[in-house]
Amino acid sequence: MIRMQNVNLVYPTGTAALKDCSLEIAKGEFVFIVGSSGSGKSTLIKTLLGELAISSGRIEVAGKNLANISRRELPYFRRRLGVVFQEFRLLDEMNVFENVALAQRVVGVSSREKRRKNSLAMLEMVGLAKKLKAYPNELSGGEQQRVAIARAMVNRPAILLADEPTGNLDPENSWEIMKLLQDVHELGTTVLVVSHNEDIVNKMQKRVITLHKGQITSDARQGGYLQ
Ligand SMILES: Nc1ncnc2c1ncn2[C@@H]1O[C@H](COP(=O)(O)OP(=O)(O)OP(=O)(O)O)[C@@H](O)[C@H]1O
Repeated sequence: MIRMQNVNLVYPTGTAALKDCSLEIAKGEFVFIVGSSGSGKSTLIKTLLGELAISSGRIEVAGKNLANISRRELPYFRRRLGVVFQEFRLLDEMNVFENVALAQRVVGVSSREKRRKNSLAMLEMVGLAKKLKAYPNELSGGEQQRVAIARAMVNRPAILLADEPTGNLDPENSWEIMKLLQDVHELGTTVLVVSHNEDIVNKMQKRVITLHKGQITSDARQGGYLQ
């Protein structure tokens, strides 16, 4: 589902953020990416999204060699990926339902009824069916992140990428979000989670890939938080 081969990425400033990174993630895996600040985790996620061009090497995501994707193709490719960020990134002027339904409009689901049905199903899955009309500023951080997950999943992407999804949440809400990501995984989605949360990474006992100064220094089947 995801294959990186000898990937290097050097920013225009000269910073080498990814150094000879190779990894393979199979369909349906759940993987944590860990590493200290500046180790290249966000850069790695951005390269998988096709947001950053790599300097050398090869990346394949969902059967596509990213080097061969044109600007015009990029939005179609992105439909296969859901993304969740630390800071939620909801649209403040839209309510919960509208935030999720918009993601369907953007990819061209033309039937209003279909958009409504899919959005409601996702909001039910994340436990927010009762807050459809609330605006983001009326929700707790945990609730906002749940909306963001519903939005990321409403188009049923093959892969969900989550960059520090619990970074702004207290331990209780963090665990709620991890449970949800587990549910998403159980639907058959390949899930990649960047996390700084040692407790969560250690307790989940999933595959853990560690980055250190742009290099993959460990890849453990059922790992813990190594530094
Ligand atoms: N746009 C950019 N231009 C130049 N250098 C960058 C840019 N973005 C990141 N870097 C540098 O690349 C390296 C990797 O950064 P990255 O943000 O990928 O790390 P990270 O592991 O996600 O860190 P954090 O946990 O703090 O978010 C760092 O040295 C950073 O300073």
